Amino acid sequence: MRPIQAAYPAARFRRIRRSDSLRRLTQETVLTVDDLIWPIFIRDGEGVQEPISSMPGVFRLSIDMAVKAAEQAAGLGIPAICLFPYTDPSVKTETCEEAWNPDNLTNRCIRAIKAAVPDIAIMTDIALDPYNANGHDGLVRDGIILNDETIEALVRMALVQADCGADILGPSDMMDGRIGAIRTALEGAGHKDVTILSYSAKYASAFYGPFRDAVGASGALKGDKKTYQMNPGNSDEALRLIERDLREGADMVMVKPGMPYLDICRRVKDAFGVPTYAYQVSGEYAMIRGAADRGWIKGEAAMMESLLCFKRAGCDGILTYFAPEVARLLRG
Ligand SMILES: NCc1[nH]cc(CCC(=O)O)c1CC(=O)O
Repeated sequence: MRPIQAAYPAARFRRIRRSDSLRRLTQETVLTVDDLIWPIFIRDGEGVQEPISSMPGVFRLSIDMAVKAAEQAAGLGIPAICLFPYTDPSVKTETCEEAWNPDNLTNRCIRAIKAAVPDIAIMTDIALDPYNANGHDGLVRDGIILNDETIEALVRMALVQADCGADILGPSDMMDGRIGAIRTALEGAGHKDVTILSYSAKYASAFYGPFRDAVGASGALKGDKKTYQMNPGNSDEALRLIERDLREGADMVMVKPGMPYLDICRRVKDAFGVPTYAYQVSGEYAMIRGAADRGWIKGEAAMMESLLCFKRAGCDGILTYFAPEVARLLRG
């Protein structure tokens, strides 16, 4: 597109900015409740709502409270909720078998939410880090994160989550070949309509810190995730990963983190035109919330602006811890 513009004074850009009505009329992108996926943290217990110190306003919820949260989200019109388990260190092993236990925390929570709130879509995370004594997303041998052995574990995890009623599977592990393996297994097991939202372009980022506190993985993690998560300096590689995952059967793709990677979102949307999501991750949430709580920025305005900008960058939706707050504001 090549915009045609008269010269000043025939053209005055300020004409369309002079009133709220004209600004609304000429706004190119909008944020709606339909764009939101709400990530929540779950834990064992009953009636528990445990604060997370590095994410003020975010809690670890026991399953009964997570069901209430899902009811609340559905009432606000939020289309999807995404579950992340805080697992007790005692269930973490090197072989990660808790990941495909049909009665693990996540799977019990999927069933409970499905029974009580059938209309909200449930997204899950597929990666071994919550169950891994090493804190990594994949199985580890002699300090090496194993690709192919991990895929077998991820497939088992995915099938059990699908059996429990998960609507959207989110492989966040960044192993090579996992989307194809999961898709083939789902088709084979009769789960033909289970959606895969692949964390296709997931960067090795410093912005995940508060999340790792929230799921109790900070202590366990040995080293970093740079042998499987992407180098923040790369952009062409993101397109190759997205193309690969689409060819393997991903229905939707994600860029993560969000705000420092809006250029990637735009390239992905322009190149493929597929349902494209960004994850406004825990560190981004903590920066906005932390600064707002100190009076350094206007929290509500910064939250809304940050999310609108994901839409402008080409995203169809955003995973954000702000989801219920945003939904309340948007609904007035
Ligand atoms: N598979 C782990 C996973 N899934 C989602 C996040 C991060 C989300 C956030 O920071 O909000 C991570 C962290 C990591 O890769 O270490």
